Amino acid sequence: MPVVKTIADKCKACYSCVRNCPVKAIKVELGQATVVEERCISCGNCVRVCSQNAKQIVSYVEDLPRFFAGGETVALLAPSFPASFYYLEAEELFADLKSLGFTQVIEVTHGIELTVPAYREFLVNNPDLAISSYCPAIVGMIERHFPTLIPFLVPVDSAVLASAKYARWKFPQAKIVFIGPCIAKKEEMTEFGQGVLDAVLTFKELKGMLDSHGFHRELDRSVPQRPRGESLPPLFPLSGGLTRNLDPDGTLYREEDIAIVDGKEDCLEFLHNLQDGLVQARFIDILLCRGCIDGPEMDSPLDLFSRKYQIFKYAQRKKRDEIEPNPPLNLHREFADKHHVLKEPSESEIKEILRYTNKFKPEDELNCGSCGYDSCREKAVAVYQGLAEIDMCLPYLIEQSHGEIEIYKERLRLKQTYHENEQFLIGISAANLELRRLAVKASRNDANVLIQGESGGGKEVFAQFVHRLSNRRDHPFIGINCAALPENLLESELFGYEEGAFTGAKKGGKPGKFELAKGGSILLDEIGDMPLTMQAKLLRVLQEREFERVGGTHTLRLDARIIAATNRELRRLVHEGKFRADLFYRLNVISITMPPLRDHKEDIPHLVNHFSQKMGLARKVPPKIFSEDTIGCFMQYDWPGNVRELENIIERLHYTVDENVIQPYHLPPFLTKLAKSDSSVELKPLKEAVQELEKKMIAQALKTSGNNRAAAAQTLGMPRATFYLKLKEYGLMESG
Ligand SMILES: Nc1ncnc2c1ncn2[C@@H]1O[C@H](COP(=O)(O)OP(=O)(O)OP(=O)(O)O)[C@@H](O)[C@H]1O
Repeated sequence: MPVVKTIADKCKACYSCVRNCPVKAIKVELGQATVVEERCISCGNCVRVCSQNAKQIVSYVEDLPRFFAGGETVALLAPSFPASFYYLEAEELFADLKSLGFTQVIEVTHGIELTVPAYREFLVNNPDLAISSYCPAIVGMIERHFPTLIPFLVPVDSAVLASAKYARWKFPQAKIVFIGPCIAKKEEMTEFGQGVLDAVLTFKELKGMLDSHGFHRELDRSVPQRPRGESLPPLFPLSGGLTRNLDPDGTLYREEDIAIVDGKEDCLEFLHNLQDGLVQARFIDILLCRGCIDGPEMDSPLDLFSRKYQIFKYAQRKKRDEIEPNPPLNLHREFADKHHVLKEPSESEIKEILRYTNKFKPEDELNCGSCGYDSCREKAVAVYQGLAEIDMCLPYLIEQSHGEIEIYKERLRLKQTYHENEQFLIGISAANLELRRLAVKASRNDANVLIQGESGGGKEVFAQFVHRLSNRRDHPFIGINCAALPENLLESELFGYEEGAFTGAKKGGKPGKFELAKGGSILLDEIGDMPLTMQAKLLRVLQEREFERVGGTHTLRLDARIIAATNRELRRLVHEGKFRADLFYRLNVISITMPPLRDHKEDIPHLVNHFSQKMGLARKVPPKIFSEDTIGCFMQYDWPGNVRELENIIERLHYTVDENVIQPYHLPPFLTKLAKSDSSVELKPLKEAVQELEKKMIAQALKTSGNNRAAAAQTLGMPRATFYLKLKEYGLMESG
């Protein structure tokens, strides 16, 4: 059973547990961070940092009334208790424990006295390297993450286990309960304490019990004034305390042979170095917290120094524990290799995962740590290993929602609400950013907009974007394709008609698009294909902002923003007499030119990701990942059908490819041909090929240097004299 559990739905995916877990034993799935038991060392850091209390530790509190009712119950009190119960005298705490129901209180200092001789004996016989094994989180860390160091762990029980064995020997029928600041002791109990320990309570849990019995509720727990000038004897629950107990006179080791290590970052770095043979020390006194007085469940408002002081103060007046001579205890223990190997991704797999969150170049890797991992690469590895979700990336999510943010900002300005299913301009190119800027500008007024650009380039997307940004957004956006309908039909579609207006006219008539778009926007698509007579009628409507239904006499007001779009060059059509100049000027108040995709290819990877995710959502399958080489093929192609063509390809690949990663060999030949033609070269005599290349490079150097021969020669790293000779040889004198 895991010591730490996640309470579903309390987790708000802030990733602070991921960030603070020293061994990356947190898995994020569907936005919930849970503990991975095989990797967890029960250090309790995730419990400590979770502001939502979504991490819960296993508790034995409910077992205690049963223990108390059943007979003898021994409390084993961790030596750090004076730093947590600083507001009580030790005897007061012991008395309260007895009032609660404990029949005996044994301090774990007993276990220290018991284990120190066994430790010393081991150290004398193993002088090369020994790692202290008192801290259960460190034992867990070495067993699970540094298995090569297992042979160096001192195979002697911890002070808690030793005192539990002692208590069991003295009170064979009793229930034995350890009380301390440590969560990992709960794990130690199940792994090493079977049969000797019955429960582990934390100081925090004990305080809860005491409070619920009304013992300490009224006590002042504010920080006490610290008296000064005491002499400070060494003690165990402090960092380095073990060493001072084991070797007070320096008879076992020289000072430089001992490494005292504490705190999760230092421990991790140290163990890595030790594993890599970079450390010279012979005895390692190591604790995952900064001393046990820093344990996750200390529940003490005192700073570390003040906690230390409380320990020293108690140590000065505490008498040595009276231990029965030679208790028959076996304090030996064995450690096991619990290393759970996770598969490592290859370099190209890491790159593919990075690309998914728009990290195409090293500069794109911000290493901001918002996902809980120190670097984007570490996070990519975690994604590969199933520990992290691919979109746990704040900069990526911000980028994704760029369009939405602009809308929100605009909405905030206009105090308007948000519409679902809005479509945005995807892309980060300068061209795309400019389009967004223009859309925001256009949305702030009602002027007519003319959007020109090649087919499939996003004219309608832009028109919708403007509409949704504008304060007409709560009214309809109506589009009509002016090229798709014959003239008379187009007229009745736009203006509507009255009953009996023409043969086949519907009973009761029909409203036209101008009416339907009331309060909203109307997109006149393919306006360049509108017949001239229809253009005249439209012009009247735009000028007078009024119209009548076909066959009607009643005048209606035009209350719609007009957006026109075309893939034809309207100015040329005006010259050719195919489009009315006056209508052109009426429409062309705000003029937008959508760039063809070949002119903003840097948006391709973003569009690919967007369409792949859109497809994944629509099909309820994971989105496909497009390999770097595949994106490379997309970048080489000129996309005559623009974004629509790209979207169609992505859609087709989603349906036709079973693999998760789309590779170039999945692509249709017209996309791979170009890539191939770049890498395969025409075979010809080498000398000739070299000369060709030389000539090309010289011509280019001249061009980029503005025909400055000296600069061009320098760029190519060629002596000037040789450069002149080459100019002559290749007939480039006149251009130089
Ligand atoms: N910047 C973009 N972001 C997201 N999707 C886009 C973008 N540009 C185009 N698309 C998508 O490409 C397809 C074609 O876009 P759209 O219909 O707006 O092009 P168009 O220029 O109006 O084409 P046509 O001239 O043929 O009417 C649509 O499916 C649209 O969703």
